[in-house]
Amino acid sequence: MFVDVIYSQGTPEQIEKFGKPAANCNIIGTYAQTEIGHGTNVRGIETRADYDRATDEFVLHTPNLQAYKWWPGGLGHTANHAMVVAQLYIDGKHHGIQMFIVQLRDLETHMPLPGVDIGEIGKKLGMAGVNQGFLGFKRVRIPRTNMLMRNAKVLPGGKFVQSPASRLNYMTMVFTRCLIVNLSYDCLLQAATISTRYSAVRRQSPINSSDPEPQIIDHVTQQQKLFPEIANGIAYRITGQHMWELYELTLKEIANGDYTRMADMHIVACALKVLSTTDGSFGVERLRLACGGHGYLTSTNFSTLYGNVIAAYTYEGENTVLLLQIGRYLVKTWTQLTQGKKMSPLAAYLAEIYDKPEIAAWNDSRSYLVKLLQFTAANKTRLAFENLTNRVNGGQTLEEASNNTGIELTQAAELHGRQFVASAFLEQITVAKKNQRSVALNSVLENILELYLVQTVLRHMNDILRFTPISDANLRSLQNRLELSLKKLRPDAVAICDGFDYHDRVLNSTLGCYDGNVYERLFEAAKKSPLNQKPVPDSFEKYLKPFLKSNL
Ligand SMILES: Cc1cc2nc3c(=O)[nH]c(=O)nc-3n(C[C@H](O)[C@H](O)[C@H](O)COP(=O)(O)OP(=O)(O)OC[C@H]3O[C@@H](n4cnc5c(N)ncnc54)[C@H](O)[C@@H]3O)c2cc1C
Repeated sequence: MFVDVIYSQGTPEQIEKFGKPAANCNIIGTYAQTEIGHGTNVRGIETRADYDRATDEFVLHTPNLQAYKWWPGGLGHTANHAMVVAQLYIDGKHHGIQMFIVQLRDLETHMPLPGVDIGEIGKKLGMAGVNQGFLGFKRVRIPRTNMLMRNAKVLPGGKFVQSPASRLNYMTMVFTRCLIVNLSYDCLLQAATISTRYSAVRRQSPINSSDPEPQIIDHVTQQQKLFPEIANGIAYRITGQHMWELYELTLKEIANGDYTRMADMHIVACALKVLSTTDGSFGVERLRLACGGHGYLTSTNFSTLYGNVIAAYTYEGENTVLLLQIGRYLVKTWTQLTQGKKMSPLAAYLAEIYDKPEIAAWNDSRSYLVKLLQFTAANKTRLAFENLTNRVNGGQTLEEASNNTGIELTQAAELHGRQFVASAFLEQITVAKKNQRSVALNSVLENILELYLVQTVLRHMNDILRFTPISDANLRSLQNRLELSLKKLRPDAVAICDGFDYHDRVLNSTLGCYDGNVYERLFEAAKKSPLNQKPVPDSFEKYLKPFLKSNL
């Protein structure tokens, strides 16, 4: 974030002075926006940057405890610079939120500079290696030229120049959210590799009582825990690649002065960030549970993976807050439909359903499953639009009505994301990149696509049933398709995970190594425990023996 923000919002001089040394790791920066008191509501942050005309400097100050920066990664011990987000004041007049490059530590001794109060925020659920920090300023002075000034500017003497195109700032956020999608599917696919490999090694409970114990991967319910997560991970990986292509296209168009795709790109990045981190988090947990008791050991590495992916649920836009943004975009889009306006490509399905509000009769194609999701997303959007409009007509402000319609807005938003992933995944597997792959690989991927679509539709069946005339026969056919796709995936499952090509060093898991020697590794890891280094632990003489003899 530190490097990206300088490159995207800094002047050429700032890129030279701070961006290049940061990219080269000669200085280490962190992005310090969140405070103890405010995260989502960035406008509420309280750190101040007051311009001092006499010295042509900004004075950074933390007015109270809740204005302390809290959470920036690497801030506790590692970073020597920060991109500090603060409220700008010139002559007591407020000029919104701006970003300031602040040196925090001496480059030789690493001591905090005068007026900089810095430390680490304490142990977290995961991300043990990232020293998240706190940061307070006591009237710390920085040159005026340390404010990022590609857009808004403060001139010598204190004249404030408004940003001509603040919407450009969006693209840094979009970029970071796209990166998070990569992180999420990576965690999910690593967990899937560990759990699938273990399930091929572990034997438990004969299926016919006279038979030997099968690999647990042969229990259908075990397949139902593993394979949908493999499918989810691959869906996010492939849809994520498509999202990056859209991102490159958007940047090219912006460079030519065309901003039309930017809003859509923003919504796609938000939706994929939310869905991939949500599914990633719950997927890693399901995969951990699929390893039974051994999955509870930290030596399996599930806790690290979970800690990494669940963190991204909250940072870079908390997921509910992002869903609400998408929901409001959908309602605005629906309003435009009622006014006969043209839709952007990513909202074209809403226009189709608005114009023709009946769904075609059931058929067994995969594209019909995508249509079911689109039809449900569109109708959820319609309901949110109607209820929000009724509330406004009943006298509520738009903001109150939005808050009161929040549940429906987030549900519509989630389904909008689901239909995007489903239709992009279908397109990428069956059309766009099909000729670049072997027939054998396409056949494996088509089965993964089938599993992904069937399970997504089944998981949203409660919503789908509300708007579509699905019969019991249709539901039975879906159940058959689910079971068939699991069965087809079974012989390929381990090879698919091997194909993700995670080195044993990366997986770092007693259960997930390529050689499958899980029991040996579990034992080896247990023997390394500090509690196993002496035959009689010190605690025996100190606590246990006195307790045993205490005659309570
Ligand atoms: C691991 C990790 C790393 C981080 N790294 C950084 C970093 O490097 N730099 C940095 O500046 N920050 C960082 N953060 C902070 C992160 O960006 C914030 O935690 C995040 O923006 C959420 O803000 P919050 O914690 O204040 O939660 P809050 O905003 O207080 O949210 C709490 C609850 O209130 C709800 N809520 C809040 N506002 C609304 C609303 N408008 N409508 C409906 N519901 C709402 C949320 O959905 C949530 O359920 C990090 C956080 C974590 C966990």
